[in-house]
Formats: sequence, C-alpha cells, structure tokens
Amino acid sequence: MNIERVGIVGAGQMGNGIAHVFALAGFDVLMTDVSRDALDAAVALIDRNLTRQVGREAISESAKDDAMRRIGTTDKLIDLGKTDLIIEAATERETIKTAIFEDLVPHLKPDTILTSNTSSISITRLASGTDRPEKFMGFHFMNPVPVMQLVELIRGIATDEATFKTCQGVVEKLGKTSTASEDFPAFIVNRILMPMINEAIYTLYEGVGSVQSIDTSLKLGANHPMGPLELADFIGLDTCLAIMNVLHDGLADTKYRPCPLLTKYVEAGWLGRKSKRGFYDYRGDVPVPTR
Ligand SMILES: CC(=O)CC(=O)SCCNC(=O)CCNC(=O)[C@H](O)C(C)(C)COP(=O)(O)OP(=O)(O)OC[C@H]1O[C@@H](n2cnc3c(N)ncnc32)[C@H](O)[C@@H]1OP(=O)(O)O
Ligand SMILES: NC(=O)C1=CN([C@@H]2O[C@H](COP(=O)(O)OP(=O)(O)OC[C@H]3O[C@@H](n4cnc5c(N)ncnc54)[C@H](OP(=O)(O)O)[C@@H]3O)[C@@H](O)[C@H]2O)C=CC1
Repeated sequence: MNIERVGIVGAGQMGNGIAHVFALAGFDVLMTDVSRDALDAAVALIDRNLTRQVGREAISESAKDDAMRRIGTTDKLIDLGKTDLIIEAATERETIKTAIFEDLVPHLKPDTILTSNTSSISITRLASGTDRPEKFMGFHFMNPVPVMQLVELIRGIATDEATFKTCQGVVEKLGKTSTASEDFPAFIVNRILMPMINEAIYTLYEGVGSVQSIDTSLKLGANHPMGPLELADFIGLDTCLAIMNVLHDGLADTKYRPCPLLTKYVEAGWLGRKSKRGFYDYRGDVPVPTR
C-alpha cells in the first residue's frame, strides 16, 4: 500500500519528533492532541529543531520550508480519518490508547493502517479493540526521534505480512533502520533498558551512590551517552514507571518491581525534563541533582 498522508495522535516529545521526520521525508502530516497548547508548542519546537539542522547544513532552507508546510494540526481526532497511516503517540496508559482507537475507527478509510508508538503495552490487546487487527502493529520510535536511528516494529498476533512490509518500507523512506520484535511486554529495547534504569534508581534508593556518582559511573565506566538517571528524566519518569508496571504485571516476576523511589517522584509530579524536575532540577541554568 502506498502511504502518503500520516496522522499522529499526541503532540508530546515523541509526537513532535515523529511529525518532524515524516514531514522531512516528504509525507503529509496531520497531528492532533487533547491540548491546543501542546500542538502549538510541538510546531514551534519542530521549527526550532529544523532551523538547527539548517544551521549545521544537515538540510537546506527549502527542505525545512517544505517540511513545515507539510505539517498540519487539528483539535479533532476524526479529521485524521482520511490519512493512510496512523501513529498513536499519546500518554503511555492503555485506557487512553484504547479510547483513541475506539473514537477513531468509525472515521477511517478501510485500508488505513493503525499503529501505536507504545513503549510497552500489548499490541495484540490494543489491536483487538479495533475493526482491523490484521492492519494494526507497533511502530516504536526512540527518543530523540530526529537523532535515533532505530524503529522497533512489533507484530501483534493478527498483523498480516502486507502491513508489516508496508511499515518496513516507511521506515526505509524515513532513512531509519527497523528491527522486528515479537509482542511481549516492553518488546526488545525497553525489556533490556528499563530494568537497568530501574536498578539505577534502586542504587540511589539504597544509598549506594548519589545521582551524580551513578550517572558519572555509567557515562565514564560504560560509555553510555547519558547516565541512567539523566536518561530516565529525558524519557519521562511517568513513562518509565508505566513501562516497569507493564513488565511487572505482564511477566509476573519480582525482578521487574518498580523502585518505590520512582513511584514517589511520579506521585510528586516530578516527571523529569518535561515538568522541569526529576532526578535533576532543570529550572536553573544547569541541571542540579534533587538528591
Ligand atoms: C522509552 C522508550 O520507549 C524508548 C527510548 O526512546 S529509550 C531512549 C533512547 N535514547 C537514548 O538512549 C538517548 C541517549 N542519549 C544520547 O544518545 C545523546 O545524549 C543525545 C543524542 C540525546 C544528545 O547527544 P549529545 O552529543 O549529548 O548532545 P548534542 O551534541 O547537543 O546533540 C547531538 C545531536 O543530536 C541533536 N539533538 C539533541 N537533542 C535533540 C532533540 N531533543 N531533538 C532533536 N535533535 C536533538 C543535536 O542537534 C545534535 O545534532 P548534530 O550532531 O547533527 O549536530
Ligand atoms: N518518552 C520517550 O522516551 C518515549 C516514549 N514513547 C511512547 O510514546 C508515547 C508518548 O510519549 P511522550 O511523547 O514521551 O509523552 P508526553 O507526555 O510528552 O506526550 C503525550 C501527549 O499525549 C497527549 N494526550 C493525552 N491523552 C490524549 C488523547 N486522548 N488524545 C490525544 N493526545 C493525548 C498529552 O496531552 P496532556 O499532556 O494534555 O495529557 C501529551 O501532549 C507513549 O506511549 C510512550 O510510551 C516511545 C518511545 C520513547
């Protein structure tokens, strides 16, 4: 199937990056969110990120202008009905995602492919609430989307080969690399990455090291580009907790028990960079550890 128009649900940090890379690759993009402010902020951020790319000569000024022209926004989810491919990138909560697909399905063209950028939730279960489980799959970008090369593609139990192949072709057109994962809790990247982040939080919780010593240890001792606590703040602590809960519930193994300190930060509304406080406080000129 030929994909030309792409609908993106959720204009948070992932939604804006996804719109950025699709528009730059020549797709028409229509983005929606429950918050008009989030849509306006996303368009402004895409403009800034594209301008930075022009500044370092990664793209031309006209490529930037063309990309910005290809991005539309709407307050109405049903306006996405005419697109060929939907990428749902709303908050990592199953009830939110299920409600979005329920509201959207009656307005879709029969051949539109439905996908979710979920970090962890069962693709098979999300698909089963729609009219087209065979045309439903996981399309999992990494953060920051314009920089990270990988897209994890996840087949639900009913996903057909034509849908998988079409999505593989789309990833190629974006200039990224796909890997295939079976549909088990948190797929591949987060099955491995998130327990490491959770263990770093336990290391802090048990007083083995400070925020700074934990992050410095992994950056200089294991060559990670960001320390695990810095990365948790970057991903969003609400998202990290949601992923750990999916692993814990889905695999029923205590090794996935979310650290109580992670839960406490989320309960405080300290969600990391996006709320300006997490393991670091981002309200000043430089991030300062909060413990
Ligand atoms: C939770 C999930 O479901 C799955 C996930 O996404 S897990 C998270 C996966 N992501 C990671 O692990 C990221 C780890 N961190 C990194 O790789 C790096 O720290 C980083 C790429 C984010 C920044 O790298 P850095 O060298 O410290 O910073 P910096 O030099 O400022 O940026 C490098 C490039 O990224 C770009 N960039 C950085 N942040 C960006 C952002 N948020 N949006 C767009 N571009 C960005 C910069 O413009 C720069 O581009 P050029 O090299 O072309 O000039
Ligand atoms: N953060 C990361 O590193 C990664 C995240 N993901 C996944 O991507 C998805 C989005 O994450 P992320 O962008 O970080 O989250 P954000 O919190 O940055 O953005 C989520 C956006 O979705 C909006 N939203 C909530 N409910 C709805 C709805 N019913 N309809 C439309 N929009 C809605 C939120 O609005 P409001 O704020 O007003 O509620 C918010 O603007 C999640 O599934 C996450 O697991 C995947 C890869 C990496």
